Amino acid sequence: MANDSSLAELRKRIDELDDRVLELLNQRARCAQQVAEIKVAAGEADCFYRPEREAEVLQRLAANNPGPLGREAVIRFFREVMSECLALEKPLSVAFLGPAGTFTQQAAYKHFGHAIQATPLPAIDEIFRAVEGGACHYGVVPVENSTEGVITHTLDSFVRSSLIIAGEVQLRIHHHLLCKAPAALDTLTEVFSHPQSLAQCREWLDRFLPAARRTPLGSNAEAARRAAENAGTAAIAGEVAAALYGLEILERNIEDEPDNTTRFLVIGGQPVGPTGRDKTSLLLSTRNDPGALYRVIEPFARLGISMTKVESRPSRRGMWDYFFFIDVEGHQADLTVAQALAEVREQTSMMRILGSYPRALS
Ligand SMILES: C=C(O[C@@H]1C=C(C(=O)O)C=C[C@H]1O)C(=O)O
Repeated sequence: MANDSSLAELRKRIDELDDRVLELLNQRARCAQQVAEIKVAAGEADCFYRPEREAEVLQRLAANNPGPLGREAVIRFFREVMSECLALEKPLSVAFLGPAGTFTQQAAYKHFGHAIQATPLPAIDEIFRAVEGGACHYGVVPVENSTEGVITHTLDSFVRSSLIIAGEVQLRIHHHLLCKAPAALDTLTEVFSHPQSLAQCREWLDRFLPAARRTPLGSNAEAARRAAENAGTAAIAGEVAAALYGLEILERNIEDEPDNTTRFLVIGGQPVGPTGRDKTSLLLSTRNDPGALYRVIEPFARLGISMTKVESRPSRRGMWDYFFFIDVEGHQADLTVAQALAEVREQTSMMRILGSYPRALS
């Protein structure tokens, strides 16, 4: 009985707190609406989204969080609050590498929250075109995986496009073996998945499904759809695809590397301001001289700027001629980064800043 009364009291307290949270959330939403009015008055009516401001809000709250809620929970929660505030004015339209149920969709929701108009498109270059043509405000594309390396299609698309990078998202990728109905592993004849996912689970497949045919498909979601239609087959995909196609999870987390993570890029047309925790991506080519790449990256080392990635891709302008994709820490508006970029540019035959954007949170 004593327990019952303290339970009732706590629930009353929770109700009161919820009323206050609700009131505060609506106050916040009204403030965001007023910000939008100011933006309209300033002639910025097309898109109210400000990635640098949103990153700042999340960074500040994560740093001030006293708990017991965890950092990721706080980020996720406020991510959705901002998404809903923004959608009161005009939901962002975001193209992602579809179909529905892909990890790219998950990344789009992680970055923008769920109050967006998300459009699945079947290929990376279609996403670039949708954003370039103004059909969507932003696009989300995968760019590299910690186990399998870069997604070359995405890098190559930047060579032809004038879009810039407005953000990055990192997603821990858990692959599951999915099936229409519970089945013994040795009865499965075929496994469908995206080639990247098959590669990320290669050792597991060699060990537990050595006899099953591995069939690469355009996406994990497509693989889940095929497994749903064919008894005796399985798909490797994530939880979202399993739910979407009503599949059973036969085996969980079958990825070979426990830290398997994919990095996605947010592409758009508008430059993003600095937050103090940024990254800058470059596309450049060098003259084909001895030491050319060394001279290009030397200013970063000298000025203490950390390089987080160097990737080379054939330029398709001639044999053994390359483009380099380089990521550095910092924003192009930061003084030392600006100085380094000016020096680097002098050492290149071509250099384009693909964007400065807030570093992925958690
Ligand atoms: C409210 C603003 O506009 C949008 C909504 C934000 C929010 O809800 O906090 C933050 C940035 C913008 O995407 C703003 O620019 O401050």
